[in-house]
Amino acid sequence: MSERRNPVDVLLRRLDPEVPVPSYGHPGDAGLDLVTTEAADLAPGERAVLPTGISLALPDGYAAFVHPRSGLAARCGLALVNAPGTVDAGYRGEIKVIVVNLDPRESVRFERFDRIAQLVVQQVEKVRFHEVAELPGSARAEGGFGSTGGHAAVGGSTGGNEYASVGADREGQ
Ligand SMILES: O=c1ccn([C@H]2C[C@H](O)[C@@H](COP(=O)(O)OP(=O)(O)OP(=O)(O)O)O2)c(=O)[nH]1
Ligand SMILES: [Mg+2]
Repeated sequence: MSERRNPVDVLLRRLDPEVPVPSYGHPGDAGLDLVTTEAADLAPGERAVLPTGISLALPDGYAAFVHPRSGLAARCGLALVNAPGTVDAGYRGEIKVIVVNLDPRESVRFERFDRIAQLVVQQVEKVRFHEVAELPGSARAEGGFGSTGGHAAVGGSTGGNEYASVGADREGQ
């Protein structure tokens, strides 16, 4: 069994005196639930920047990422426009969540203190670039953007086929 690491200490400021301190739903969860401090009603296709009532001072070498909640995505079609949102260690402003209602028909209503997203705190590396004329070879080389097959069906013209479908990938199985 791997050793359990101690939690990272993070300074938190409540900008709304009543907002709950974000917490993990279960031991072992990666995300801390974030709430909105403002009620909101999003029509189909509408987006909003919702306040969470908290600001942080993350230690240098860390960042926090604002991730969607799968329940809201599955039930309401709620997405984050910039998922995952990046909260820099030096950011001291209010953490905000940029939501969009992707449901084509139904509105999404949030009440004050509804949980709208989750925050994942992670260590992040800093890089130093070394510019070269040629990069070392690799198995993938420049293949990408679907080079291994397995694409979901999408509408539109794909060079004579009406749909590009996952079937193309199944043929090889
Ligand atoms: O979902 C998000 C994304 C960002 N932020 C805050 C924290 C982050 O440190 C800051 C800047 O975010 P980002 O770098 O993604 O935005 P930008 O458009 O590049 O703005 P800037 O020029 O301020 O970096 O905004 C949030 O509160 N929520
Ligand atoms: Mg930026």
